[in-house]
Amino acid sequence: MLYSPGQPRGHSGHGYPESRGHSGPGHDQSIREGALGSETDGGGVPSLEEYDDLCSLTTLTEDTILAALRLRFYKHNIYTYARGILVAINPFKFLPIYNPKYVMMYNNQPLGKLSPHIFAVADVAYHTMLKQQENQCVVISGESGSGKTQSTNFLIHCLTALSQKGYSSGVKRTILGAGPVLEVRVRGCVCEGGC
Ligand SMILES: Nc1ncnc2c1ncn2[C@@H]1O[C@H](COP(=O)(O)OP(=O)(O)OP(=O)(O)O)[C@@H](O)[C@H]1O
Repeated sequence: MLYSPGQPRGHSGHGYPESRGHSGPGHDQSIREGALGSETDGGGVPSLEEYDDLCSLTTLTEDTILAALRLRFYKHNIYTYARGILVAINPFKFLPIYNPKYVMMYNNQPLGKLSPHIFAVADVAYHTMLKQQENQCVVISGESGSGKTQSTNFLIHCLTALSQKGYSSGVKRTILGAGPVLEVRVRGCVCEGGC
């Protein structure tokens, strides 16, 4: 994301939270069910799916990570954090979580305060750019068909919406002027998905 010179300094910034484990007041609801072995809240009640940051799992293995993602996915929570990284699972269907209400909800919120969302990433990049007056970069990676293009569209949608809030009209011009997001194909990748 390119910083547009002339934007105001000192806009309230964002930072990654030191740690957090449970869902914020976002689109997903706190639901305590499911079972994954040792992942309990201490009272014997399985609570794994409340973890919206994989780093909060007490047992961190491929199995627990996949199980946590699966449980969230079944609740239509397609986004999960791994600290500052957003893991997205393609739902292959429309979810009503990308309308302007969500842009507003994630506006100027620290990453991790609300439920994981692509808009949270866009918002942090945007406000960090304004605060630090430096270009920002969001790397979107995944195998073919995983949703990279769609995620990019949501990202740009959020960025343009944020830039229309008055104080940064130049940012919108910069975003749109940047044209298509550069797609990088990693040489020598052995992934069968064409990434
Ligand atoms: N968050 C989402 N919600 C609904 N549908 C999605 C979402 N993400 C992806 N999709 C759908 O999944 C399909 C594949 O997504 P997309 O084209 O973004 O994948 P891709 O990673 O860019 O693939 P490729 O690398 O082959 O270009 C599309 O039909 C898209 O609409």
